[in-house]
Amino acid sequence: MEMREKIAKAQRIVVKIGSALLTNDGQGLDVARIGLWVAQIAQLRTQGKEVVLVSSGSIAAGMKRLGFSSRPTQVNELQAAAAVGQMELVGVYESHFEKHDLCTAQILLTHDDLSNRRRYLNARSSLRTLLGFGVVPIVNENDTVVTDEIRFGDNDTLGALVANLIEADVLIILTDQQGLFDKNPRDHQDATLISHISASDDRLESMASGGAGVLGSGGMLTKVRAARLAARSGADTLIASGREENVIVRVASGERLGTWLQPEQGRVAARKQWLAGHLKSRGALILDDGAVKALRQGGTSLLAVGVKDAQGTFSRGDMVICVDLQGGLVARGLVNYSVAETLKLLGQPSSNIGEILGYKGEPELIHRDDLVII
Ligand SMILES: Nc1ncnc2c1ncn2[C@@H]1O[C@H](COP(=O)(O)OP(=O)(O)O)[C@@H](O)[C@H]1O
Ligand SMILES: N[C@@H](CCC(=O)OP(=O)(O)O)C(=O)O
Repeated sequence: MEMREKIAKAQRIVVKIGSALLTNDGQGLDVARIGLWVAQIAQLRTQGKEVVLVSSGSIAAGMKRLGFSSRPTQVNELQAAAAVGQMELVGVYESHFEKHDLCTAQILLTHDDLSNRRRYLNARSSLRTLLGFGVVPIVNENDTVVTDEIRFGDNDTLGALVANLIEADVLIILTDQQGLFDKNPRDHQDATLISHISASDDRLESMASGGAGVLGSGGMLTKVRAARLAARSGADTLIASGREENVIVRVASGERLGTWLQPEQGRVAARKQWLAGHLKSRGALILDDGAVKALRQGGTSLLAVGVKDAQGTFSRGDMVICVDLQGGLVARGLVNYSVAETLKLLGQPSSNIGEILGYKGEPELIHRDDLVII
């Protein structure tokens, strides 16, 4: 059997479970099945892998509680259903995870949270901290505060953005089909499963354009687009059937199940391209020789203790350049503190940050994940 070595090595995994799977044909949440996925995620945790779960299902669960026989169309009713259903959804997860001695956390995100740089960094910092504590974060869209214009709408996109946010190795999208077929298997009996394809393959859109199921909102189109988005931070995407026995563990162990959508480039190259192409530099940090050496030798974050001066008008989350004492370019990165804060921190050890600023933020000025050495 062909194994997918790269997938088997993944340490950080985002698992997205869609509405079509989570419900018993629209009749509330499939609690027993959720228990099976939770047991599989618990197994991944025992293998030392970090898992973030992106789960839909709040609207479907709330619909049942509020007595809707079909999905409401009015935004306020959808929001009410989501608010009611989200309680039940996280309750079901919490009680299942508890049986495996695992702690969960609820994270509700909106578009704004991920497009505003400051909030993006805050969301990322929270998720990283939770993962560090061994918690399984459960993410959904904050449906009660979003309107149509600013909705992700489908959780495939949200899953991909979360994969970007935490720099996951793999995004596993579970759905009600075996994977991506060359055409919609609901309408075409001769549709064939695609086992492996590049996430940037031009044929993906036309293969996936067959629409969604009754409960789902995105269909395959949002899944292949999500794979493309995930590929921007170098993550591999797998689309597989949530009804397949032990699917999460098997897919994560590299077994050839479902569809594997592979990024063109690895994580470091993807991050470099993203930092190089998409952001304008807002300022500069002038590093002492020790800091330059530490960065060049690789693997370290930039600490304030090695920074001599800061110039420009940058805020938290902005891109800055790092230069040596002669003005030579050393690195680019996303800075954790504003220019005013950075100026107060120059030459200081990280342990003094709390006292100087009045709050304890990140210990580094630029985290190594946000740094590209030139
Ligand atoms: N090429 C394709 N391969 C597989 N499924 C497809 C394809 N094109 C459209 N679909 C449809 O996408 C549906 C899954 O998407 P969706 O209903 O949004 O589920 P989810 O809630 O899991 O996101 C499938 O049930 C299938 O009908
Ligand atoms: N946030 C919504 C999920 C939206 C949705 O159905 O997404 P998807 O499962 O990708 O089709 C909910 O919890 O009901």
